[in-house]
Amino acid sequence: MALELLDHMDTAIDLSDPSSALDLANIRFQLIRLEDTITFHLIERVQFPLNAAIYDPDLLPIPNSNLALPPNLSLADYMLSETERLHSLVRRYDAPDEYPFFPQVLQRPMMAPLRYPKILHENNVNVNSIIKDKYIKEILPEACRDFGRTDRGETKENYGSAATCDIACLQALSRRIHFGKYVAESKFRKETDRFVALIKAEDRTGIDAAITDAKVEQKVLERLRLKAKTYGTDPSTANDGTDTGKINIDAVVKMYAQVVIPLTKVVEVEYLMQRLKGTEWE
Ligand SMILES: O=C(O)C(=O)C[C@]1(C(=O)O)C=C[C@@H](O)C=C1
Repeated sequence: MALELLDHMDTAIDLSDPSSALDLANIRFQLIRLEDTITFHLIERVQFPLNAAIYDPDLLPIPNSNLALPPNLSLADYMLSETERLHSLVRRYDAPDEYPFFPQVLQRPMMAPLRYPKILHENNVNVNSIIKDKYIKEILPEACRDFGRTDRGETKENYGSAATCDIACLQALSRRIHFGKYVAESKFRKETDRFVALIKAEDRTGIDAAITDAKVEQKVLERLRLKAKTYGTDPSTANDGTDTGKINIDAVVKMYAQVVIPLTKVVEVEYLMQRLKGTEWE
């Protein structure tokens, strides 16, 4: 099991077992399960206003004493980096499916290391800075828009509560998107000759086409719409016409169509670009 202390004990995929971790059906099951996690976390986040100040150290500077980071941090970055520092102590970032947003603050775990078998090829793909940027600039404004959740100059800001929800959203998005590495490894093993030729030719467009399955993507988006509608509706008022929903359904679908799926594909392509290093095919 990838991470004992946190919340994904119910996953079907076993990252310590190569045949489970590289079975595309298992990987897709995991991706589907993460849709629930991401949708629920975003529902929690949009209870609060956008609170743009928590992402801007000029508007709300947080004094920071960690020398690995700039002296003034946004509240969101401060909380995320401190959370990662704490979680690193209990081995979160030893797990092969966990990627930090602030690798420079990680500490040596205080527990003995767990031995994960090496399933993925050596690589340094980490798109968390892009995920965070798109989350703040695209996903959140869209999810909070038209939802009575834009900033209203209230005194009751809920800055800390909103930033706590952001951490949960960002970590789930990161985990989902970096699962692309397992998808890519699985596809590489299935069609090795085809991928070796594309990688050698540095044909990123060709690799992107080879890993794309338009029908699966369509299904993902349809399922997301259904989940956002279902999870965002209070079952006790679902049929009396008063329920306005807890989340902007289009924003959830758009998040997947414009950010989650495209970035998963970037991870797949960039992972494959490094796949031949140190192998017989290099
Ligand atoms: O399921 C796959 O085969 C994936 O590569 C994952 C994914 C996705 O992000 O959902 C990405 C690319 C494919 O076109 C289909 C779906």
